[in-house]
Amino acid sequence: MDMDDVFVQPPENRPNVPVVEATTIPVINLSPLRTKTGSLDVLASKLREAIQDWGFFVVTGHGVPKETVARAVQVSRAFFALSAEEKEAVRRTEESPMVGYYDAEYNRNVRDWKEIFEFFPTEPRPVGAADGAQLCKNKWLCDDDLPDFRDTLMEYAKAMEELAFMLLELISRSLNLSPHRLHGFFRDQTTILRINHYPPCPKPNLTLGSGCHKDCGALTILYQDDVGGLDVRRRSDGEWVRVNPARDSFIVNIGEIIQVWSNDKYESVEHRASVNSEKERFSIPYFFNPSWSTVVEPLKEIVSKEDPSRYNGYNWGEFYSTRRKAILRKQVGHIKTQTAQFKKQSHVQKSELMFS
Ligand SMILES: O=C(O)CCC(=O)C(=O)O
Ligand SMILES: [Fe+2]
Repeated sequence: MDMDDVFVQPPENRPNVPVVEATTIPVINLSPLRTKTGSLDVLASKLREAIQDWGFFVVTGHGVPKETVARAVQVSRAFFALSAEEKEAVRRTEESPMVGYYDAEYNRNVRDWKEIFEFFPTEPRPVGAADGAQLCKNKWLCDDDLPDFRDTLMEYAKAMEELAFMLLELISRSLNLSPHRLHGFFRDQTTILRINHYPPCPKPNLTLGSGCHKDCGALTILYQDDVGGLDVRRRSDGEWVRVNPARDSFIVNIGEIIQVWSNDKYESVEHRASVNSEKERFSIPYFFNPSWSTVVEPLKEIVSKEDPSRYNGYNWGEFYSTRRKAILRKQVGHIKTQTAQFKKQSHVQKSELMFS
């Protein structure tokens, strides 16, 4: 099988094979938080170090049942195995650009080698959006086409939500904030669950499953199957390193909202998904996002005279929907779709104005 040129990455973005294996991504065992035993201060400082060094960490002891994960993977496989016509029925469109099936995502003008399906576990109220009602309506197949698809993914999303709130508490502690300081932002969430399918690729050295990017939301909790392909940009030397799959764990990364809330104490890190010529790969990111009407800006407890706010506040719902619409129009990469546009001029580094 041949590969169309639209999938070819420019030379500087092509994956070198083999990538370096990241054996040192920190592992955070959440049992003390769940069972309320042991020192949460120790755990919070371990987390602070992990985020500062990597922006990524692996969680174990998270309490998510294995069966919940296995069922979500099973229905994801079944969904992507449907015919093109069946998937077409739930395709993302201009009227509903936030959710549904999509196989033509462009990242910096290059098409990703993947297909996805996304939905809101709770449909948000798009406060103030002119195209309100339709904008955030989920698209589901009828149950006869794929029994249990919706219920199974909803169950998975519920488990992710519990985990996300636990992580939010720990992140708050790690920033010396009160444990529930950030919870209020998530009362009326715009969280999205995505399932990714990366089919085998004839030229894996020339393309990417997900091009280099940063996640623009608050927090991403990723399940990846045992094939492997997630690469993270190592902060210490800028090298791309592979995050190997580890059983019964999830990979978490800090999104740009937490970067802004923390006034750059925590930074969101670039990552990508590589593909391979033999095996298809599945992953399930849970994008934990605040309410539509949230004004994202550095937290007042964090800014000070010595470290003044580095960002102009922005309306999350407006930004997120603009960015999603831009994905459909193949315009992602433009500064208007990037969190970096809100950085105050005095703090902008040249590289940040390029892409995230
Ligand atoms: O599939 C992966 O390993 C990464 C996916 C990802 O980064 C994303 O969907 O934002
Ligand atoms: Fe991502």
